[in-house]
Amino acid sequence: MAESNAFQCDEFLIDLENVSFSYPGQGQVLNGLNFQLRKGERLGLIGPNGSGKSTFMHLLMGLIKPDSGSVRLFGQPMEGEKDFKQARKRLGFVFQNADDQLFSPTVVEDVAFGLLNNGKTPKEAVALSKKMLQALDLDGFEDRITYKLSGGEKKLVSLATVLVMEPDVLLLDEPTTGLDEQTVRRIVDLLNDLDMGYVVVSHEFDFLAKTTRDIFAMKNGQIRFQCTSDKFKPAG
Ligand SMILES: Nc1ncnc2c1ncn2[C@@H]1O[C@H](COP(=O)(O)OP(=O)(O)OP(=O)(O)O)[C@@H](O)[C@H]1O
Repeated sequence: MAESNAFQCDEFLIDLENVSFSYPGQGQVLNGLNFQLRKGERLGLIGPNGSGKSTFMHLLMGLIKPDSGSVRLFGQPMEGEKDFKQARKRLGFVFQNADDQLFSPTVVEDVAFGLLNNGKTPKEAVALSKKMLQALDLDGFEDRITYKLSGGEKKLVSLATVLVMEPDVLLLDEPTTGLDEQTVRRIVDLLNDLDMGYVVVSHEFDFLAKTTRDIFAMKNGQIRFQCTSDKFKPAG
């Protein structure tokens, strides 16, 4: 991430300048926030409950709009829903709560949904979905009823629905909440093996240290550099 600059740089996949946001009737959550992500960068974001981390993620996805400041994604200014619609095709967002992500009756239908929407044939979509589930050690989960999965299983299926789309940038909001140690290790390995950039929000400093190079903190509505990890060892 670079310091806020006076000119636009196409090298940034994400570029937020002086962004402020408040929910109706509430105090300011984001207050002159600056944030940049370059191609391939892996950044972590930590901060107290209620400090605005999810709000920041929702703003990147265009689910809420800033009161002031600018959002540029993949070099394009986000001026309305039309712009975000295009940008969302390149962003893979894993919600904090898996129930916000999953909506199909079975696991394979959930994972294949985006692929089918993007024009893959049912045969291709199912084959790619099965491959992705295998990569997450979820072989045999294809026909499981999504809403009956455990919290951790739902988290992994959420990740599968996003990764299968091969986004340019991943946005992960608390990906390890409710997961056991073994599953967290699996996610650490998986993220380190990916060749895409990402932003991970987490309360687990050790998880961020293992999956991201630089860690930032959300404080007083702004994102500030905290430290560079010495545990981060991506496979690539
Ligand atoms: N839809 C909403 N309407 C009104 N206020 C909201 C809404 N969503 C979040 N807030 C408030 O905005 C503030 C920031 O919330 P946010 O969820 O972004 O924090 P967070 O850093 O992600 O917290 P946590 O670590 O607990 O997940 C909190 O005070 C929260 O109560």
